[in-house]
Amino acid sequence: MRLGGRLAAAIEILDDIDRRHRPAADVLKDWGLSHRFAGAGDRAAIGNIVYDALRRKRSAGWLLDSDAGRALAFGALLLEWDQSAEALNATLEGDRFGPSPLDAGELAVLAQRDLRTAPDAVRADCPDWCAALLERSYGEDWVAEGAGLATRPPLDIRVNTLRADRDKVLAELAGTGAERTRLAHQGLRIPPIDGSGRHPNVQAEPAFQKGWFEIQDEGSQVAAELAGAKPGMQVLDYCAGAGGKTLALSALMDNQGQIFAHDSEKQRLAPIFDRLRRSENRNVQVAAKPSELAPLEGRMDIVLVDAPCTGSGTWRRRPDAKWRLAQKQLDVRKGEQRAILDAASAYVKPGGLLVYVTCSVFDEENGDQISAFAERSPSFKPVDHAARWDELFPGHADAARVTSLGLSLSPAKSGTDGFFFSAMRRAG
Ligand SMILES: C[S@@+](CC[C@H](N)C(=O)[O-])C[C@H]1O[C@@H](n2cnc3c(N)ncnc32)[C@H](O)[C@@H]1O
Repeated sequence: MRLGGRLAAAIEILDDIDRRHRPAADVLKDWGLSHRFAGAGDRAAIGNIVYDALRRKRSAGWLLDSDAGRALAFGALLLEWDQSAEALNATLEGDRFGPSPLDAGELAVLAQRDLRTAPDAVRADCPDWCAALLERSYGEDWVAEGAGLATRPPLDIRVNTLRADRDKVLAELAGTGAERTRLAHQGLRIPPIDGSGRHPNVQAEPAFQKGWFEIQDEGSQVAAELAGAKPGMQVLDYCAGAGGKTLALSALMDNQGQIFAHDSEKQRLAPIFDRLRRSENRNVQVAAKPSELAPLEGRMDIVLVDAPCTGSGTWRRRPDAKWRLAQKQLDVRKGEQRAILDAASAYVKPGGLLVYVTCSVFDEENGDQISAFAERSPSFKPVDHAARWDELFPGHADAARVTSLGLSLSPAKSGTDGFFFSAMRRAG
């Protein structure tokens, strides 16, 4: 397929996502199944146009003064693919599989628009109702932070130190562009790919099958490191899900001590068994049932709450979620976070740590939850987060926002997904 055909497909897919409110990944998959002639390269390029358009939806729409799939897809190419309107029109001229070139009306609107003069929420590429939330979290930096959440993400890897080391995995991934991460001590990063390219399928590598590494955003790796799990400790991962952080904690503990992996939804835990086998994590016990948690009350050195949240910190990777998010969902998550903090705190031993993590960038899910919890439970006091950051990541004071309640990471500030981390010590 040439660019015209790929662009036409992206427009069709964007219109379908909008009309039926379906997740982008599902619509792309269905499109691939019903267009078998499209090769892997075509599907990757179409996916890139669709995801770029969803990340930059406000900017792309504003440039052409329309929310239609056509405007978003053309806008994506203009903003993210280094294309000019003239070059695009020349490419589309006479391509019967492509959309019609930009017409005189569209070209006139485009000629008048300069993104630097666009409204703030457009430049931040966020829904209007989220602008106030971002502004509360980031103050005068909120537009730049919103824009950071609308960029293409890298592919991050965590080396499993139980089976390999960074040099060994780097050698194995030679040719992929992988390099050491700036912050995470066992991380590797394959930078974002330009234009129609795509990241290599690293999960097909024998090294992945041998458990040498996992795919995990650097921010998630940093959060796991900050939790401070050490060999011999007793740790409860209260919202373990598929086990991303469980595996990281287990490696940090060098398989010594015990991690209990719990989640209220049994099916969410299902992938953890395979992952544990592949990675040779031997100090993890899956505790799916609430009754299995009872004996742990007041006995854990660390209880990690990787809380359910809006996921606003991961908008780079799931930009369609940005447009589906509604106030109601945020309110539900806040209620869950509050209840989980209260329930999970019971398992922390005197002198132990309650660690709260989200992949949200909204204060309402982060610092607000911590200050409200500390008020409800005065025996828990936030640790010195500045000292904790400096001890683990010396020389990187500029890579996190630190307050007395916790610290946060973001694409613009840290080069990672958006994460919030807070640790509270229970009085001894
Ligand atoms: C952010 S995800 C966890 C991701 C996981 N820790 C990782 O690193 O891959 C949040 C998890 O919290 C779980 N959850 C939601 N409500 C819960 C509750 N009341 N108790 C325990 N887990 C809960 C969800 O099922 C979901 O798997």
